[in-house]
Amino acid sequence: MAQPQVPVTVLTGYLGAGKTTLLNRILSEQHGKKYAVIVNEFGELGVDNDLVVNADEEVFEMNNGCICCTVRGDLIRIIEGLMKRKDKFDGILVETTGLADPGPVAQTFFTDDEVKAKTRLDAIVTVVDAKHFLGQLEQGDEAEEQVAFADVILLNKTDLVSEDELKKVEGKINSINRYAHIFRTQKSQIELSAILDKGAFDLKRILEFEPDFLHHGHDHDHEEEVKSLSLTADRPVDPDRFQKWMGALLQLRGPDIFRSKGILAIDGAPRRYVYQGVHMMMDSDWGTPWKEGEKRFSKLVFIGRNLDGENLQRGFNDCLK
Ligand SMILES: Nc1nc2c(ncn2[C@@H]2O[C@H](COP(=O)(O)OP(=O)(O)OP(=O)(O)O)[C@@H](O)[C@H]2O)c(=O)[nH]1
Repeated sequence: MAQPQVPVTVLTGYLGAGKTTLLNRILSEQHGKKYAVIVNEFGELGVDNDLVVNADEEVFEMNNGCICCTVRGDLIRIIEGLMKRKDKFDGILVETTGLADPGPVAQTFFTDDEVKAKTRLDAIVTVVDAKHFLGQLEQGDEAEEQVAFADVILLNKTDLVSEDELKKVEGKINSINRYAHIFRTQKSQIELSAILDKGAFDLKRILEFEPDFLHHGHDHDHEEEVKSLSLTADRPVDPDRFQKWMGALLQLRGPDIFRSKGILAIDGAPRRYVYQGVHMMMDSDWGTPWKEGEKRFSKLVFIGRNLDGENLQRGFNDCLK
């Protein structure tokens, strides 16, 4: 008897929109299902892996590059590996980087024979940052592609904008994709039945706006100037100095620093300190505890334009004890 195909949900959305928040919500819910999670980050140093909740799920990390280019082979390899295992999964969740075009990711599920036989693309779920979306459309093609490919859209961060602004963003989304179901959300809060096991991915619709979907190679452009920069430190971070430095930095450079995030080791603190920034907005919280005897170190990642590595390194060093 043929094995049923495992449903794959692709979570996409621009940098900082709320994808990891959504992923953690899915993994924390008592659904009794077993998911394999594949995350992919832009930049050489992964932080998301540490931010995904400590669930039973295994997290496979694909780093170093954009999911739609260099690591597509990785995606195929991981999925094929998963399918060979004895323990079976109820579903696979793929969280793409905020700078990925979901097209080539979706393509993988139709063009690779083994992947095609064992899995089915269930839905592309796109998280939209209500506050930053209109600006993101100016920054490159990615935000628009992510909405164009969506089967379900979470219009997230509704707490940060007015009703009028929300309507404007919804209007823009509708003009890009009039088929996707839009849910307004805060902190990516949504009924899981609205996004999982939907059977929503519609190849016919995709072929309407991208007739070459099943054939074309890699023909999209990336914003050349957008780079990622990672800093690490062995010495503990002084949280007050860090907040002050980052606050001032983002005030000044926020338009160019699309995303900043870090896992920091604070002197004497039993838990990781998780720092998150999206343009000028900052947030921080305590994360998972350090293990007994674990080497504590901090990592900080910036994604944006015109990043001045030396200056950022100097600023970060000044925050160390
Ligand atoms: N105010 C507000 N903040 C939110 C909301 N949803 C998520 N955030 C915050 O936005 C920041 C980014 O959220 P993530 O879930 O890490 O975003 P992401 O899309 O995974 O980011 P990348 O992996 O960098 O692309 C975090 O500080 C979240 O707490 C929301 O509805 N309202």
